[in-house]
Amino acid sequence: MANLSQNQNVVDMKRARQLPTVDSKKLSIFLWGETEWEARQRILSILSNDPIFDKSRRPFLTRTQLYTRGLAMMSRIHELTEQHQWSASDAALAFKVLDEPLPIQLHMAAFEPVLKSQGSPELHAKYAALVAHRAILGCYLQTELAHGTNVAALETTATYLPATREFELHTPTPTAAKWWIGALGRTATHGVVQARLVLPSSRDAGPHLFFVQLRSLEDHRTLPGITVGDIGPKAMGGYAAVDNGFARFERVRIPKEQMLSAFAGVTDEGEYVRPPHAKLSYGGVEVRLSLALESATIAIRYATVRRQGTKGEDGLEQQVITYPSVYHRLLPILARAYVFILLGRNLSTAFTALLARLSTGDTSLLPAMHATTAGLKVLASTAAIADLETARRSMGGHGFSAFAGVGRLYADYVAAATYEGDNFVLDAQVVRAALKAFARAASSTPAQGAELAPNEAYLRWLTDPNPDAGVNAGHSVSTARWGNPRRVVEMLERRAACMVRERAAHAADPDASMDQRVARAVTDAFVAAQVDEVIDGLEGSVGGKEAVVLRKLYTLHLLTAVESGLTDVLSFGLLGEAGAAGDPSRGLRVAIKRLCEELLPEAIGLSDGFGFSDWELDSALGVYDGNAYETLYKMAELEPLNQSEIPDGYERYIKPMLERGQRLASAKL
Ligand SMILES: Cc1cc2nc3c(=O)[nH]c(=O)nc-3n(C[C@H](O)[C@H](O)[C@H](O)COP(=O)(O)OP(=O)(O)OC[C@H]3O[C@@H](n4cnc5c(N)ncnc54)[C@H](O)[C@@H]3O)c2cc1C
Repeated sequence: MANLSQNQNVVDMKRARQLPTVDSKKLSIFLWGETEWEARQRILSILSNDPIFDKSRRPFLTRTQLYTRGLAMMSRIHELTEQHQWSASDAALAFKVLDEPLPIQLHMAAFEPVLKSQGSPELHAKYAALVAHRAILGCYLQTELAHGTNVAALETTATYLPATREFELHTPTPTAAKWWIGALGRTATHGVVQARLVLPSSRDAGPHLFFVQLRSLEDHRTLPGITVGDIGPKAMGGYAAVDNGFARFERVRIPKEQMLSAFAGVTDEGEYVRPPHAKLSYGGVEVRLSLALESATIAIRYATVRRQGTKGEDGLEQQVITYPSVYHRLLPILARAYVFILLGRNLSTAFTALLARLSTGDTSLLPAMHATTAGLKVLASTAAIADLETARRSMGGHGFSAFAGVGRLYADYVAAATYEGDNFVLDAQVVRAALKAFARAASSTPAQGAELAPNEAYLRWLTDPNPDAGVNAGHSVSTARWGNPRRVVEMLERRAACMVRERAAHAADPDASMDQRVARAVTDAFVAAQVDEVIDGLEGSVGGKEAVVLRKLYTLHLLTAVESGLTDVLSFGLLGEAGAAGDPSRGLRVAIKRLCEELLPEAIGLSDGFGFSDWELDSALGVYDGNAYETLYKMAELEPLNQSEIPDGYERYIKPMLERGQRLASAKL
């Protein structure tokens, strides 16, 4: 193969690295924080130099091989944790840096947090250390064959037997089989099972959580009365290394202590003990939070993976990044990725504050956290899924190669729209919370002002005593507003306020897509307010040229958020009417175009700011030095079909077909 190291790709990339005014290292520290950034580098160098984490053979492995490779990696990270005395957050960071769906993630993201937040002190005392050290491996068994979203309709039962102080877990019908459970198929030794609590009085107290051993710790065989299996391959080959499984229980007895009873329980005699706050039984906050962080990480990867070229005016082929139709697609993705990282960090801080309050019995922050995380999960996963596919298509044909690295990310990530709450179902929860806040805001006088949580702050536009600043005052503002992020944030907040008011007015008969649009508007407004704060703080947080460029990048995010909500912005007259001046939204689109033009020379610096190594990206097209074609050749050489010149099927299929054809054509070459 010709030496391509001095090819135009490499030259272009070197040149592109001279254009940005931003210092990518400074951006990395701004995005991740100095402590996490340094920990990332330390862990990255260990993982990327360990053959267990080699990625070169990954595209050619069967599902079973991918599963076994996944087990090897999770076991190795556990060994490394002990060897390097990693903290729990270092170990979690190692899995984040590795960024492959693995069975252990269900232990970390679902099993462990649910046990921690809902297990009794006695259960903790017995199992916390075993769980923390992975002496037992867990999964979370909620979904059944016939029910996922409608948890209240789950069929698995846990009947309390006072005589022996036990629960009897049972799968009463074929459709009650647990299904989709990550790590259940072949890995987990234990699980937390959602089952209907049936009391001796025959009262059905609805779904509750129970801690159950599934497999022997001696030989890993399934325990008596339990039938377990893997549910098979997933769409597009995604999640291959995770053994999503099914399970049936045939009158399996567990001790009374294994009910997760921090907030609900039964007395020895079988009386139900009520939770002090129904929402405390909700165990999904932490799971959903990690998902928002994951979405941000994914969004970053595809934004970084894009290099191609065709002919331009200078005699050389034009770099496709210079086509407006390409950078108008990619720069907003870059902006969203920057926003999602900061949102993830803000959410972590808010979640820590929530846990501190919960530990004192104060549940006041819980409803706002629930609504916020639901909205952000929908926004981040919907945007990331769409952006992954946009990034893949922007790379043309090579984007369809597995070696581009984006198809695999898409296949693994697309299910995020469904798990941890189907996005459409979560939309309805966001709307419900918004309507409650609206009712409170509407019933307070302007003088009193309603007490609004940060995620409801947009509703202040409904009661603003200044009529020029009311919800419908948008048209009085000139199009110069698009250069001022604060005015754009106001626009997004007004849109949310108008839409919630409209939704309340049609409470009994909302239109076809209203809940999706309202939920999006509400979450956009919440995100916009956070972005506004970040922009305000840029001088202090990063300063210099980086602050100037990031202000533009975050403003681009705000403008594209308005653009994607234009139907409603225009419907509510927030941009005024179309008149002699023509399309009232033209100013917005021109502003997006100008910002993209200004940001284009910074694109490589901004994507370098994510700080991903070639090992992490594992993309022929996204290599740091731009040497895409040579890397693509090298990866193609590993293809198993290329290992023998004559394919296995030649004698049996190709040769007879050619000979038959020659006979029929009465000709021989
Ligand atoms: C990769 C993956 C991993 C998973 N891991 C686990 C796991 O470890 N443990 C576990 O317990 N489960 C797991 N699940 C299951 C997952 O939680 C459910 O698939 C999810 O909750 C959606 O439920 P469902 O599949 O029953 O969809 P359904 O509820 O049947 O949804 C079907 C359609 O109906 C719509 N719909 C349903 N109800 C409503 C409603 N009330 N309002 C409006 N629209 C509605 C939905 O929007 C969707 O379009 C996993 C799923 C996947 C894909």
